[in-house]
Amino acid sequence: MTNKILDPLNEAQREAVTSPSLATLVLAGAGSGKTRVLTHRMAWLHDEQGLSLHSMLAVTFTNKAAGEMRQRLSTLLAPNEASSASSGLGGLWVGTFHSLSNRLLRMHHQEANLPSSFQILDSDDQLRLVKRMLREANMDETRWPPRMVAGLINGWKEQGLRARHLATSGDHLNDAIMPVYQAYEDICQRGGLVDFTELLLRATELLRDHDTLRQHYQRRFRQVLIDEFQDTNSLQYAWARLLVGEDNGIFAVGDDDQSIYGWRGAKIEHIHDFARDFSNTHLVRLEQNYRSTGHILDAANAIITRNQGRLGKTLWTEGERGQPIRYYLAFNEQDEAYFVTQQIEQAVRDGLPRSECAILYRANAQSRAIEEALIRAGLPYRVYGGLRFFDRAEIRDALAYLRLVANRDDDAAFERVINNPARGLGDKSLQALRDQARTAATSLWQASINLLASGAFPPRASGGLRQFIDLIDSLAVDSATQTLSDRVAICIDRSGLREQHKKDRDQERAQSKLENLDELVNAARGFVFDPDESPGMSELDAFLSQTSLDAGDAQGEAWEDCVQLMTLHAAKGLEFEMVFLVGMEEGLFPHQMSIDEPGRLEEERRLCYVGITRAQKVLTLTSTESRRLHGRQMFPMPSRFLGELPGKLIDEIRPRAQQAFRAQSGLPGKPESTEAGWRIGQAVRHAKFGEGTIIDHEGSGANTRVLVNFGIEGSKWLILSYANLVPV
Ligand SMILES: Nc1ncnc2c1ncn2[C@@H]1O[C@H](COP(=O)(O)OP(=O)(O)OP(=O)(O)O)[C@@H](O)[C@H]1O
Ligand SMILES: [Mg+2]
Repeated sequence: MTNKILDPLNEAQREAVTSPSLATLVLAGAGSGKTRVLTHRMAWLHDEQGLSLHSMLAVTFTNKAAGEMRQRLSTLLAPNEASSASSGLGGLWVGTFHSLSNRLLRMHHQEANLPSSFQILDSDDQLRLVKRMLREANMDETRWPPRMVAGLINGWKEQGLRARHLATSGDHLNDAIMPVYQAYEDICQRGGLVDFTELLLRATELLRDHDTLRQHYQRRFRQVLIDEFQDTNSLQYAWARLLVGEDNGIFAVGDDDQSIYGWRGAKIEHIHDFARDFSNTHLVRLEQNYRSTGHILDAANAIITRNQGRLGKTLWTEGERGQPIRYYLAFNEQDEAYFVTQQIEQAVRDGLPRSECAILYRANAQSRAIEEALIRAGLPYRVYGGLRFFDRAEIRDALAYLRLVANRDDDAAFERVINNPARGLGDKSLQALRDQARTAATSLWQASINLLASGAFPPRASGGLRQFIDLIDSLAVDSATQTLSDRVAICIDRSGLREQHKKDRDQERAQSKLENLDELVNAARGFVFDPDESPGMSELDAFLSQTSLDAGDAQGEAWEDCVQLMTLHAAKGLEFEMVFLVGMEEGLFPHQMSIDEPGRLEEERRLCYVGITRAQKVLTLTSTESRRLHGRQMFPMPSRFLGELPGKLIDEIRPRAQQAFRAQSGLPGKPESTEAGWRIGQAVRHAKFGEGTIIDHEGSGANTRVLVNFGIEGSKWLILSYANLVPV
């Protein structure tokens, strides 16, 4: 008899899926089927062990991965179950630590001491509030950079420390920030505001401090399953331990070589803690890779073996060797983008879906040049992470109005839009509002009402303030015939945001902002409200909380046939047939900040390993000789990671594309060869630099120079009469 769940697995994977132990840890390299095993484990527990989906909780790293896991699970489950459970999969909880925490807190907001419509603050909102707290404490922003202060606060929260737990330590910095932390906590509590780390901390405290509640969930969730376990931070680990308790199952899968969030508090050590904290841990290792070709796998192994202190594993594949890794050295970032675009166009012509092409980069700012080239080529693309849809200023403005509608005490939203568009409320009036709010220990909204009532506000500002209050109140009138998207559209119009952008003199910018606002209305139209998933929330609350959680990953739309652009960090867990790792340059990747610190350099190397192992069939690496980034011109060296790849794995792409680029970009054409007959594209050997290819020339007579691309050695201008080049 065929078994849908166990047949498509190898021996070791099957051992993991059917592990009889209460605690199982699967430790395995990229593409070895960890996520597959985790999903099959759930199906197996359900079909073979009779465990209800209601009794499982699975943690993924992104919301998108959660969606994919649901999808896969519904095709795996016995047909009758899948059809009856197709929507919502019968009470199964799958999500990120953040979204699951959000869900818990919504259901038990009273126990968690939160209002039912608490709002989630993203990092920008958090920064705004921190700035305000610093101002109120008369602390200078140049001495106390708000970003650093917010980082400290998040760090404390990650260790489970509230302001009241902190004692003066004699450390100047800590002691100065402690009161700011306290003030920040107070204002968040007053306004029902919860930042990202707070979601985790509150949920952890909720489980820790409420015995009945904890016992209830421990009885309910017989099995807790965690993907990407290597990147859990201490708070998330504590959260999971509370839920698992003494006699529930925990099943975690991870790869120490893919731990890339150390800078955000993730701890590889939890892999070691696991066996200590959960007795009789069954450890399973998987070594067969099913994702990538032999060449790609060899490259990944060659990179990661350079790291010290690994748990150690080597991946192998039965699959084909595939093409060598391709490397292209570009003139500059435009040439790089043009080259990548051209390669993708070719592949798409040959039948590859666009969504199987991914361009991965280290820094968000790199995407701009690539986006431009893709637009020029008419290739649809989607950017994940970075300037995410819900992060764009115009979208966040509109959402801030909606947040105030949902919760008047949301000070972060209030500050964002009170004078946006301008209503004659300058800094002075705002300061008066803040002072009033602080003295009366109320929200800015309540302070506004008080000030208007007392008549103490200057008349001009009063007018603007009154108008604002009336506007929000009127937007809050929820007529039964209005859909969510109507409400969003009305809010964008009446707030004056649409008008404000229309007036923008920069037409292109105005156009794109207006389009984005329309897209927000679309997003609201496509929003599916499931009261089971969003206990106690109105449709608007649920929409707002999804937009803030989604800001962490994609753009809230379905995975269409678009070229995929994302940072290396965002690519974790994903796979594509064709992958480009662009900007393989010292200072960019590895990042400048990590070059001098061995620990951080190793994290960059793991990031490189993550990038390489996203590729199934074709992997291309690129770097540039000159790059403009953050307003500066740089002449970077090729990344050391390129040098760590065995030469035999690499195929350097000859610079035909560069000539095409010149032709296309309208640069003046040059003769194909120098007076002495050296041709562009010709292969040559140099005594010191080895073999290379001529990619440009200039000058004449005794001054003739050629630009030779020596691959990993970089490109060099050489004077022909001295260089002693030999044709090969
Ligand atoms: N036994 C198997 N037979 C065929 N294909 C498999 C098998 N196991 C895994 N795969 C396929 O290999 C690919 C990688 O699997 P999966 O994404 O689960 O790996 P992973 O270990 O989670 O990788 P990562 O570390 O990148 O998250 C997927 O396309 C999966 O369907
Ligand atoms: Mg995975």
